[in-house]
Amino acid sequence: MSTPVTVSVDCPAKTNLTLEVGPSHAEWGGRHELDTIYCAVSLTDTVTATAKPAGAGFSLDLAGEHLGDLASSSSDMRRNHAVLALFAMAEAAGREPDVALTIEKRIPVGAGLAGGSADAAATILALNALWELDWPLDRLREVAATLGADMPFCVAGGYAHGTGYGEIIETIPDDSDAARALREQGYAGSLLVGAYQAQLSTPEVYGEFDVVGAGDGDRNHLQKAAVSLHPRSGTAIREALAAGATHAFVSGSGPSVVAFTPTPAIRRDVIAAWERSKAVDRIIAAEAPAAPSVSVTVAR
Ligand SMILES: C[C@](O)(CO)[C@H](O)COP(=O)(O)OP(=O)(O)OC[C@H]1O[C@@H](n2ccc(N)nc2=O)[C@H](O)[C@@H]1O
Ligand SMILES: Nc1ncnc2c1ncn2[C@@H]1O[C@H](COP(=O)(O)OP(=O)(O)OP(=O)(O)O)[C@@H](O)[C@H]1O
Repeated sequence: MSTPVTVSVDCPAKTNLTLEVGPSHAEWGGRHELDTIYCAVSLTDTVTATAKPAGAGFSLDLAGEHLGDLASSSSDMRRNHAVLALFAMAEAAGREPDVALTIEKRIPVGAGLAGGSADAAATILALNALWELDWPLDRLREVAATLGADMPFCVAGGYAHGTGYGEIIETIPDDSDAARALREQGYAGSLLVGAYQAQLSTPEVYGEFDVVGAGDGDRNHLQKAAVSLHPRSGTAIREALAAGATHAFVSGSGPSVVAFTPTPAIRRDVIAAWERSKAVDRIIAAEAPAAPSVSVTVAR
């Protein structure tokens, strides 16, 4: 058998098709109880992990046009979610973190699309292959859950039901009645992501939720808080719905907006409305649901 030398993983962003927020729990570090339907979106970051010689340590290279606060000189590489995932996997596997990581970032940063979690999940999947661990999904999710609420979902993508603080994942298989119902309700196929230069901090949005609560009829309980901190997201939602989107909502903790567009004509109308009003800074076309993909290069 040939040894893997480089593993590349394309890992999708996530959104929440429903996000019910309950009380916060001190034993979860102040995190809130959640009941959510996660959905992975085919807007991916690519994480590449390459074996380095023993004792060489780790390195991280970031590429992409929209790196948000990751581009600033004060951004600490050792706090990057991918690097935290490398250290967590090294500890769990009893290995040294002698790995070069590169991230090609396409998922907007601090956008409610779980870009950092996707990079961590991609790193976990890459190391599982690079180190030939062959651990099952549940074991990978256990490592992911030590790092963040969204990460266990991101390891497999698709649709899933999340409870606890978001880390308890029950997959919704493609051929299940629940997945069929989501597709019939229009939560599948083409969508547009309205993205912003501005970032929202997830703890700040939960803090605002604790003050303003959920909006009447909102399937995403964080939407009202996100829109109160970033009103342009509310404008983008109204415009997408007026242009015929089946659903339009703040993604997770925002500020990004996701609009499901059932036909090419509606997609064009939503794009035209957003371009005219400048309610969003950038428009990204994607599909849902999506899943990570792993590609392995072996030594010759
Ligand atoms: C908004 C969502 O993206 C929806 O899926 C997630 O709940 C956030 O997931 P995440 O960014 O992976 O969150 P973590 O990194 O675990 O936590 C960051 C911070 O968000 C808040 N947080 C997060 C998850 C949760 N269930 N309740 C919370 O109140 C807490 O202030 C926490 O300190
Ligand atoms: N690999 C990474 N990609 C993106 N952000 C990262 C990464 N590592 C650390 N971060 C930090 O995490 C913060 C949140 O970024 P991220 O893009 O994950 O936000 P988010 O999509 O709002 O998260 P979520 O939806 O999971 O709450 C940013 O301020 C960023 O500096």
